[in-house]
Amino acid sequence: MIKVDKLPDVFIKAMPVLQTLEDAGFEAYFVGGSVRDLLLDRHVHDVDITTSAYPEEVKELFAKSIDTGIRHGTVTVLYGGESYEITTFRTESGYQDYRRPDHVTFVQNLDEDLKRRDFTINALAMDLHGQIVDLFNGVEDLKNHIIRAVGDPEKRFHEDALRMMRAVRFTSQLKFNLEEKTEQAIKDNHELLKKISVERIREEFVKMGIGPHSRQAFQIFLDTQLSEDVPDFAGKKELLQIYPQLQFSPTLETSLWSLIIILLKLPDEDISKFMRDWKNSNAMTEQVERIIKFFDLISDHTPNDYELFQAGERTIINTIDVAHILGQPVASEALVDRYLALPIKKPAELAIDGRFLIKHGMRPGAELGHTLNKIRELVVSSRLENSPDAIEKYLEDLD
Ligand SMILES: Nc1ccn([C@@H]2O[C@H](COP(=O)(O)OP(=O)(O)OP(=O)(O)O)[C@@H](O)[C@H]2O)c(=O)n1
Ligand SMILES: [Mg+2]
Repeated sequence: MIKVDKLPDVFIKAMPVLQTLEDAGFEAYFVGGSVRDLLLDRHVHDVDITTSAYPEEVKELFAKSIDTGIRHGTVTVLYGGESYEITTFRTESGYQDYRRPDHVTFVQNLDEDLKRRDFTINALAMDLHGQIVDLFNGVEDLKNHIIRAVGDPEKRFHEDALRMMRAVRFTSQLKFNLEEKTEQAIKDNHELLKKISVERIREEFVKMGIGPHSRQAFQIFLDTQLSEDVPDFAGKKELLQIYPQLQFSPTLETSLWSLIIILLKLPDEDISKFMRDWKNSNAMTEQVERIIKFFDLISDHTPNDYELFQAGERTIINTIDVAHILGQPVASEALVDRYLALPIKKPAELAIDGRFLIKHGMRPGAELGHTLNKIRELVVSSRLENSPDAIEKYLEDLD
């Protein structure tokens, strides 16, 4: 049996929670993604806990808790400034819509709980002492970099069709390969993905797109035909053929969407519809539009100081990321350096504002706005000093 000796702080901090459950006579384990990531030496951001205690019993043991999904056996416990999802051992049955179980049945042993999980590498549990419970050779699969469904892959994917996307996402995130039967079951059942909401698919799609092996994952996404069951957009086939040939993978979600839009050569007026079809937020759409605009600009000419100022640091960095992935030579670092050296980097850093202009005799309105912009442009391009005196002098010279 494998035993982990040195545990990261996220686990140590959660130990009293497991201990409390055990002291009350229940079994309790860390489970799922956190145990997988621990064994892979990946950063663990949060831990999930599974227990033989029923939700009501969990609530009684802790002073602060929230009913997160009591019907599915999950209680969120607040402890030591952290929150923990504690889920009662359960099996799932009655999946009718390929999405979520209609019924969960609480069970008294861990084995039953691990059996219902998607992949062997996610069906690992660890107790208080760092002992790993591994019923399906998940540790072996971790070593061999294999994504293998627990038991019958067909059954797992019929239970929750999103798991097919999860499988491909893990190949990208972890640089793993799909086990043959698991891959075949995805090929045979890809159409089930149509039943899954775009929001849930997008989440996996993004994780796939920004993982270190995203180009290989896109290839699998194409080969398994899962790509045919996600929101439709013109040129998708072309995109999927180009994507695997990219030089690098994006690491930011904004870069991913911008990259896809550039590769698809979507006209400006189609960008917001495309983003909406994927149920992206308005904020994400706006940022992507800024990136695309700046990308077009730097493809055309070297931006002047005012254009850099208007783009803003985040957009510049995102755009450089995209250009880098596309293998387009941009004097990237130099752009950021030039931006950082600007006399002002935000509109609010200008020494004066509209009220200053009004005090100097201007009336509120379009012309005032125009003058303010002009001043900003002169300051940004170092042709006017950013001080009230210098600006006052400039205004006097105008008259
Ligand atoms: N469709 C799903 C989703 C989750 N799980 C199980 O629930 C655990 C936790 O799910 P989740 O947090 O969604 O995924 P993780 O595997 O933890 O991946 P991530 O690191 O992205 O959170 C998984 O490890 C897996 O055991 C599952 O069997 N089937
Ligand atoms: Mg998780």
